[in-house]
Amino acid sequence: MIKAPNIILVGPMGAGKTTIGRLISQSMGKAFYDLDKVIEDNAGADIPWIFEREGEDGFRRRETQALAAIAQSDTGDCVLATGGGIVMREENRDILRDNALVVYLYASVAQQLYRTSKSTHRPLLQTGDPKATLKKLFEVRDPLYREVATLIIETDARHPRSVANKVLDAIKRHLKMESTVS
Ligand SMILES: Nc1ncnc2c1ncn2[C@@H]1O[C@H](COP(=O)(O)OP(=O)(O)OP(=O)(O)O)[C@@H](O)[C@H]1O
Ligand SMILES: O=C(O)C1=C[C@@H](O)[C@@H](O)[C@H](O)C1
Ligand SMILES: [Mg+2]
Repeated sequence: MIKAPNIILVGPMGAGKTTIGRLISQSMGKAFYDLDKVIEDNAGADIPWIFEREGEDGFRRRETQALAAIAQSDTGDCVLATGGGIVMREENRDILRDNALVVYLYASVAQQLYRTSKSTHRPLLQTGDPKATLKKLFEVRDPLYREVATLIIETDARHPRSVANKVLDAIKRHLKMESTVS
């Protein structure tokens, strides 16, 4: 097993945070959490229901609570996949930077659109023009993902297993480099 701090995956909808997070948690022998799922379990309701009843603000409050509870209480033995909007609050960006090795899974807008097209579980994409929405979100969020990221991994045109291996290699290299400078 690789020794490492908590690994937190960030990136846009469809980048593969849930898919890749699960794969790397298995390889690292760490527990896996999906923040969207944790929020749903805590609320006893799904994300579309939370957006409908409490608005995006209500969802964001729940998201910050869930992030803080996991990132600040867990002792380096989990992989956490976040939702695409986790970087919108400054408070969240501080928690991410201070408590984890953060991996930004990069995907182009075209890939985001393709990978999210089969699901209706993302309320922000239930619009007439999901491509324009993804583009607008990406313009705002890409610099914020970069701001919190320890590592940036490109996911376009790569099979999930190959992305997971790339993430694992990058984490190993990073931790090795850190141990030689400290
Ligand atoms: N590298 C990849 N190549 C091809 N398909 C992928 C890849 N990564 C993920 N997928 C597929 O894309 C879809 C979305 O992936 P996933 O749910 O893991 O994204 P996410 O980043 O967790 O999105 P969200 O922010 O909405 O939770 C899934 O159907 C998944 O199988
Ligand atoms: O990009 C976003 O803002 C979101 C992404 C999803 O993972 C969910 O967290 C929710 O649908 C909001
Ligand atoms: Mg996800």
